[in-house]
Amino acid sequence: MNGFTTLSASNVLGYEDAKSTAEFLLSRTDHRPTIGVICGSGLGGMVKLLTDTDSFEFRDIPNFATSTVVGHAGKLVFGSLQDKSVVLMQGRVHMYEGHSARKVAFPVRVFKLLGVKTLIVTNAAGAINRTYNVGDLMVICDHINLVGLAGLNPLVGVNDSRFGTRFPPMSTAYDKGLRSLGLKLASELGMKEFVREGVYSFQSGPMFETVGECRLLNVLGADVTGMSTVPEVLVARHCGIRVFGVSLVTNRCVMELDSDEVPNHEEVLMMGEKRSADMQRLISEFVGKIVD
Ligand SMILES: O=P(O)(O)O[C@H]1O[C@H](CO)[C@@H](O)[C@H]1O
Ligand SMILES: Nc1nc2[nH]cnc2c(=O)[nH]1
Repeated sequence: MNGFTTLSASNVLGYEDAKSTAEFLLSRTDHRPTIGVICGSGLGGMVKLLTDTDSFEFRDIPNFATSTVVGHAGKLVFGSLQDKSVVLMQGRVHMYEGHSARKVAFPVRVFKLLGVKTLIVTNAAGAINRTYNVGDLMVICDHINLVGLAGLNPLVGVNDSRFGTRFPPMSTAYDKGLRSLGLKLASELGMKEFVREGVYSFQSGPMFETVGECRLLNVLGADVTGMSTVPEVLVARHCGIRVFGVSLVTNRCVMELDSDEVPNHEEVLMMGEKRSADMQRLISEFVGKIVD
């Protein structure tokens, strides 16, 4: 099944599949995580924060897709962080790799059945907002789901009420309390100058945007743009998991024709490396302060 499967064929990877994957994992680790973390491009170094780890390759986990993108190790790691039990995806899969939205977001349904109550999503993104700088971190307060508005989203298909309601609201997708906590911590950690709050726009990729597309996203109110995160957030909210999201601005989107700036994945990974220490500090402190 690819990312552009028709609506009628999209009922695979349901509750029973998520349950059997969760049982597979729970029988192989003693961790019982209440916090899930998904690491974006170049941000998988966060795994170093965990102690007492149990690690699984995506390819060895039933029903998981394998990551094919450089900068996404493709490992699911259970461990302890700030005395809390955490499950972390070191890398993710994307729709542009040929997967349905449902397949991309499937790990979040597994998280739910593992007992996860809070999901932290991170990503690398390009800046649409002209006041943003490369290296900024952006706490996500909202998203624009260009892919999903047209019907390509993981909630399409028969609704399973064991996960959630048929018509979940998304106006509160990014938890207000968690956003406040993240911004407060950023201030306390001396990161105020480069931490923003803004809107993430999602399109399928794998192309970086044209000049016209970037201008359009600007008019629509997007602050940054990327090719991930939103399918995972939709599934998390549908099944009642709270979400905190952070984008790392790895490049400025090109808004002038014939500009010399050309976005590329190498630059994205390099910036991930450069800001990894700050991202790790913020997420680590954040995990320490989460109350279930
Ligand atoms: O969103 P993450 O996985 O962080 O990765 C972002 O970086 C890649 C492009 O360089 C794309 O996959 C885009 O979505
Ligand atoms: N779509 C998109 N994804 C990104 N990921 C990192 N940078 C970018 C970007 O400029 N555009």
